Amino acid sequence: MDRAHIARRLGCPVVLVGLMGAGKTTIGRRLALRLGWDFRDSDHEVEAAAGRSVSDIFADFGEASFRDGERRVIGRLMEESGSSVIALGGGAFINEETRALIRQKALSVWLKADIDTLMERVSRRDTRPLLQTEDPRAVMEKLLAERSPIYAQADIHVTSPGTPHDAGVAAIIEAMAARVEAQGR
Ligand SMILES: Nc1ncnc2c1ncn2[C@@H]1O[C@H](COP(=O)(O)OP(=O)(O)OP(=O)(O)O)[C@@H](O)[C@H]1O
Ligand SMILES: O=C(O)C1=C[C@@H](O)[C@@H](O)[C@H](O)C1
Ligand SMILES: [Mg+2]
Repeated sequence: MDRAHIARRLGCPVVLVGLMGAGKTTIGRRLALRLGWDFRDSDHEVEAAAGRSVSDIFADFGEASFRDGERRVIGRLMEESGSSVIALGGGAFINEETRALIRQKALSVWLKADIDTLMERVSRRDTRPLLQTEDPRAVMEKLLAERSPIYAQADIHVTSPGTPHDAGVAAIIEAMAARVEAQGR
């Protein structure tokens, strides 16, 4: 089945979930390019709406305010988005209301990676407020343990490989094709 066929037949947005550093933004952008679809990122949408960075929203208004903005932005994206790839912030799928909406309106993909890979990737930037602590690895281990059973509710699970990025994109397209075939479309 070719990409154009899969893209036409799926008929709903693809939403990427998973921990910080899983590659949702990076892989999501490339996946959208390959499918010829729009790309949206919930972190970027919240930043645009607030006129400040995720770090500044946490610092100025607190995490609860960020979570509220995130929930509202995703509600809007789910209304607007036809054929699009949407990368979520790492904590967005944990919200029950958001999760129910995504499960109803989109194909969700859990991008998985092991703790060493995640740590290596997130250590390159200091833009993630939850990791600005003495022991970011302990925070990530805790989040991985707490959140994995929830991310596991996503429709498709894809291990986000080391390199190249395109292997991650190909794995998602393959999983999308399997889903389209299973739907008999
Ligand atoms: N194979 C790969 N797949 C995905 N990302 C990779 C890969 N190799 C390296 N990276 C790098 O990992 C970093 C983190 O990726 P990215 O920002 O896409 O994660 P994220 O899941 O969107 O995280 P967050 O939840 O914080 O938004 C980026 O710098 C990206 O280039
Ligand atoms: O995993 C999380 O809770 C977060 C992930 C990032 O994408 C941002 O949404 C923010 O830094 C919080
Ligand atoms: Mg991201």
